Amino acid sequence: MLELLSEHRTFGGVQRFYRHESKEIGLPMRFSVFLPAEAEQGAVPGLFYLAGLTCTEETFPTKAGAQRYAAEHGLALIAPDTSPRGAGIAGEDESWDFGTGAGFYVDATREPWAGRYRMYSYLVRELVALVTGELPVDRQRLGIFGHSMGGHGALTLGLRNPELFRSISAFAPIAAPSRCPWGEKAFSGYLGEDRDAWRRYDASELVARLSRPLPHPILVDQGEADSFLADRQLLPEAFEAACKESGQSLTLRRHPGYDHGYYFIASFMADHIAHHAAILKA
Ligand SMILES: N[C@@H](CCC(=O)N[C@@H](CSC=O)C(=O)NCC(=O)O)C(=O)O
Repeated sequence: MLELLSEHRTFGGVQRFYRHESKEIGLPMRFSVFLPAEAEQGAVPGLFYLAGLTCTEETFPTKAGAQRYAAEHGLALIAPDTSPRGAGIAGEDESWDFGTGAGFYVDATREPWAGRYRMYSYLVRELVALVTGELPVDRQRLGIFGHSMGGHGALTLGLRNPELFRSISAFAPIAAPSRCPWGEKAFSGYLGEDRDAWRRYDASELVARLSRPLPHPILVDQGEADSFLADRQLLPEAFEAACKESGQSLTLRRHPGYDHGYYFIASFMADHIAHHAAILKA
């Protein structure tokens, strides 16, 4: 059951914040939803946004400036939290890139994380069903996008569930997590040292092994002044090479001067919403 925490009229629609008891995670979880005016008449296409390290369900609706464009195209926007909260696991609040705010959109298999840190199944199995069952969002017309850790989440959830998420895009995604410090820390912590188990959550590995390319291009934007790009946390070139290998169509745009933050994201938000609307409303 959904508990409505707050509601705000914006761009002719409503921005809402919800809490619910998650069966997958075993704790209360929060998410935000923007519903355009068209949702008053019936189900509209829905776009899931996965946020990055340290973010919550509030980051995207307050910083990305997406509601204006979603209202123009008649799309709903759904933004979940980035991890379980208050799981009571020793060490979960010790670092900003692991544990709380850093669920990495995987189902942990390593203790003590395995029971609670199940963001992959929470999203694919539980939240999609909840949102499309309880709100005027059309399950047949869903897309997914995200930023940084959430860009990794959007690429991996989208590549693994092409029937569910029909359109994919990302801002500065962690595009090859098995090969960067953030991903190595998260995957060894949540999944253990068996690198074969990491492949299912690595966008570059997944796209290289696609048996059939997805019917629509994937859109990725990357700022060239992004300090995490320089630190080799993001590796868009690995994803680009993997797309070439499998024949997956990719639009990768590199933007001089833009950094990793929400000023960058807001600058290209219109293009991302238009990318998804063109596919979901075709
Ligand atoms: N350590 C800092 C920086 C954390 C940070 O940059 N988070 C990014 C995502 S990084 C990859 O997933 C982010 O989106 N931050 C939110 C924002 O509002 O910019 C810190 O703890 O803040």
